[in-house]
Amino acid sequence: MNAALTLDQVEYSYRRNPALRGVSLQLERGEVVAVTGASGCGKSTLLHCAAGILTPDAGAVQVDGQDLAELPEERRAALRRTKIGIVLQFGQLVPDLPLIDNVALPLLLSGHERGEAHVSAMDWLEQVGIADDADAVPAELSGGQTQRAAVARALITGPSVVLADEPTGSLDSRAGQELLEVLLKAARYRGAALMMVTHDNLVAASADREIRLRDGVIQHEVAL
Ligand SMILES: Nc1ncnc2c1ncn2[C@@H]1O[C@H](COP(=O)(O)OP(=O)(O)OP(=O)(O)O)[C@@H](O)[C@H]1O
Repeated sequence: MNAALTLDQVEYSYRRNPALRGVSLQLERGEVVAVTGASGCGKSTLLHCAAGILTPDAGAVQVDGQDLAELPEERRAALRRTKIGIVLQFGQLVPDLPLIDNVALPLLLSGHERGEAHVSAMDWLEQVGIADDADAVPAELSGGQTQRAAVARALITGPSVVLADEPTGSLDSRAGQELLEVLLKAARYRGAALMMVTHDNLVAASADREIRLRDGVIQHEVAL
């Protein structure tokens, strides 16, 4: 069986500045990997390449054995919508939509019926602890609440791969731990591969493996 996520010698430069200089890694279903390293070492760039937000200059990214670069744009968009759940650091919610619609969006875009999408979105809002805010728009919420909503939206399609950039960054330690549990459950019980970029040692310690980047390459990899 294919790995859930494979990066093969991925390189990426911003103009002439190399941010990734040949990174290879594989995540199996149910596996949790923490990506760590000093600020600017390329963690977010790696996550964005894995998500198909950035297209690598060289190398390949495969999700469930499908090479993102080889898919026509429409199929790549569909694969990103259904198989990849992304939690970015900032600005990923649609400002004018109530939380329930923000969370339901991936299902609505995939053609699910509205009532069914809302039931599922409500269930996820409960799991991340913000069901009471279902009708609020993002501007009415704290950074921590929007982060929880982003996690709910990332998980609603039951993705094969979940990519999270500092998922607990705006939360206090207890709320962060609770949100981390929701993400870990997606991996442990639903079989998603989970890759988290983090500066938080407790988040890193919850992973099966830590990949430490330095200057755009893997400095070392530790099984935890
Ligand atoms: N949009 C951009 N334009 C130009 N250079 C960028 C851009 N984004 C990142 N970089 C540069 O690429 C390198 C890697 O950045 P990246 O954001 O991937 O690092 P990081 O490890 O995630 O950092 P942090 O922990 O601070 O979020 C850095 O040198 C950064 O300055």
